[in-house]
Amino acid sequence: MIKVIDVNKNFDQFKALNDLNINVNKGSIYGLVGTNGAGKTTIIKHITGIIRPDSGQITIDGEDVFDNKNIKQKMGFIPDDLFFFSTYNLKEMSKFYKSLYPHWNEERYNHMVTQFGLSERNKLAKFSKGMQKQAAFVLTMASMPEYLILDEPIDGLDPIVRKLVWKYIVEDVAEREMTVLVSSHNLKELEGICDSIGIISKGHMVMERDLDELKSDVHKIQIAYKNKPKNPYKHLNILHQESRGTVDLLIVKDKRQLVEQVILESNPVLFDILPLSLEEIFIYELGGADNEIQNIIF
Ligand SMILES: Nc1ncnc2c1ncn2[C@@H]1O[C@H](COP(=O)(O)OP(=O)(O)OP(=O)(O)O)[C@@H](O)[C@H]1O
Repeated sequence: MIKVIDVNKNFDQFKALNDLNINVNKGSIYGLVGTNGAGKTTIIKHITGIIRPDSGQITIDGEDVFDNKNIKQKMGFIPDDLFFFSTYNLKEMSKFYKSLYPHWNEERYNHMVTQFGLSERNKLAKFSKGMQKQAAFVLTMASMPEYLILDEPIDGLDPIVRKLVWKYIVEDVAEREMTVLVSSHNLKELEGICDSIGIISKGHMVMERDLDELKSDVHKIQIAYKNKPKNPYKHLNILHQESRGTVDLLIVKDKRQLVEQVILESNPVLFDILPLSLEEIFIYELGGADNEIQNIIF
């Protein structure tokens, strides 16, 4: 489990992280979402043990992460700005990774190099940005990390490669309980992949949620009556309500069973539960969210 507890970080007078808390469960995929400058890279550099917080604590499996060799051996990290030795090709880089990671899997490495169609002979510095990302992914996944930390991993990757990358990640989470933290500007990109989402703004956690729980608790419904009763929705927790002609559209935060029971008892002539996107859930849950949050979500 990754735990970030009340972490603060200042760069001179600028507060980059502000009492930040993050909880990533073992064997889960956690999406960290925020606009440019929200603090995603800064907290990732803390979690990967590269920088030390001014105050607060960051632990993985209960151990403090800063400069911790034991944790580094269990961790795969793909930063936004990749680094390879300038004269190395993929083969030489793989030997370097092999020397660092005790669970290096040569068979997987060879399979992935072929599958991604990467040259082992050309210098990595001459690869395109997307190919460098692919190379970093192959090297990281062949290291068989217990913890995988990805900073904007799919920027610059084409849709087919993206799909392949997510497939490897999801399989490793299911098969060997790998734990993943992935940052992105784009909530949509993470929908359908993450188990939990944390939204950060100005270095602070605005909202951290388990997605299954969130999706089972928030519903979009449309209702119409022939004779509308007085206050038919008074027993529901309504996040948003609007009327389109005679049809009421509601966003309700309650268990589905309760919603169905309350609405059916009021004898509507129309009652539908509609699909709700992750963006809609977040925006309605956040209620009076400011512009920065709206930018993250839409
Ligand atoms: N070493 C540094 N010195 C001074 N300021 C820094 C440093 N590192 C980060 N910052 C500032 O901290 C804030 C958070 O930066 P960070 O890179 O963590 O944001 P981010 O959420 O990753 O943004 P992006 O999505 O654009 O990559 C920014 O205002 C940035 O300018």
